[in-house]
Amino acid sequence: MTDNAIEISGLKKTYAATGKSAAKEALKGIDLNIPRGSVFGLLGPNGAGKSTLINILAGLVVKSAGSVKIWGFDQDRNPRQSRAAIGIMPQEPHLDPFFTPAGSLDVQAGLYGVPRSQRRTAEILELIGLTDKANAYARSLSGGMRRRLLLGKALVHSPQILVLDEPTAGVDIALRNLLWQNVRRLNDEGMTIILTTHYLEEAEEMCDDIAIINHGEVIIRDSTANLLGRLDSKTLVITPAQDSQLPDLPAAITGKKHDDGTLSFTYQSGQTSADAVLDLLRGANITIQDVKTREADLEDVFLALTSKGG
Ligand SMILES: Nc1ncnc2c1ncn2[C@@H]1O[C@H](COP(=O)(O)OP(=O)(O)OP(=O)(O)O)[C@@H](O)[C@H]1O
Repeated sequence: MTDNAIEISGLKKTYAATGKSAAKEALKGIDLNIPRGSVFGLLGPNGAGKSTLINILAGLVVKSAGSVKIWGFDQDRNPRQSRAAIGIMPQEPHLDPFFTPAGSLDVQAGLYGVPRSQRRTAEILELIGLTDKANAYARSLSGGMRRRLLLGKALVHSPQILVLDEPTAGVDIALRNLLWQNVRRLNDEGMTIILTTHYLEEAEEMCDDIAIINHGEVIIRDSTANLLGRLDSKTLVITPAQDSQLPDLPAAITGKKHDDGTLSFTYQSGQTSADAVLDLLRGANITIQDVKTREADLEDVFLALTSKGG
């Protein structure tokens, strides 16, 4: 018996070429273990491969190579058991407009072979705050209610693992809070939670462990606490008085010249300082018209991590 909810090894996915586009290697050999009982964050910029990974876990995309074990069950050898162990809340609400929330949950439970006597429709409706909408048509539900229904659908077969794909993209604060309350409660009850998000702050708040994926590879996987220590980076954005190139930079500073002519410099605050960056610029005879600081965003973090070899 393993302590991991998910064990992924050597996972590759290449989407075949189509008429217009070349073949795309979306996952380049992912090795990743996700511990049971954790809230695990899967982060990465657009196109990094997160949805591909999640869709493989969900059985919606067929992998090209590698192995995936879900709750100890190999996806190829034990497809039924591995599928039963995981529930997925997808990004986009694709709901049948003719079903009511109660009806949708019932159909979903049927798809997973949950016997009628074991269905938890009322309990799930309560959890997602849709008890009073149980018999309303899905087309009359607000966007937020549809999202909640998607969460409910992911839970009908009582999976050990719940995957949330960008659950808070474009949702309001009230729904975000409700979703996180639900997630915390489910995790307290023992469910392993995997979520993808673009928001570092959200990952910081919710996740015990984080993996960052970029260009189809895991570039770092660590506890949130360790990672945030590493990501303690700051960025100075300089507007030079004249068009200027990046000066030579020490390893501790990552620089980028932007299309608008500004130069940005990202560094770990423990390793160097704004003063050191300004000294470098003066040394390179760059006259500074304006300086701004900003919190590092995910892109800076990737730059900093990848340029150091991650
Ligand atoms: N069905 C497909 N056919 C061809 N290429 C695809 C397909 N789905 C995804 N890709 C490509 O694979 C790469 C990874 O995409 P994926 O959707 O997994 O990334 P992502 O990290 O989930 O991004 P996002 O945050 O935008 O959802 C991208 O280059 C994307 O264009």
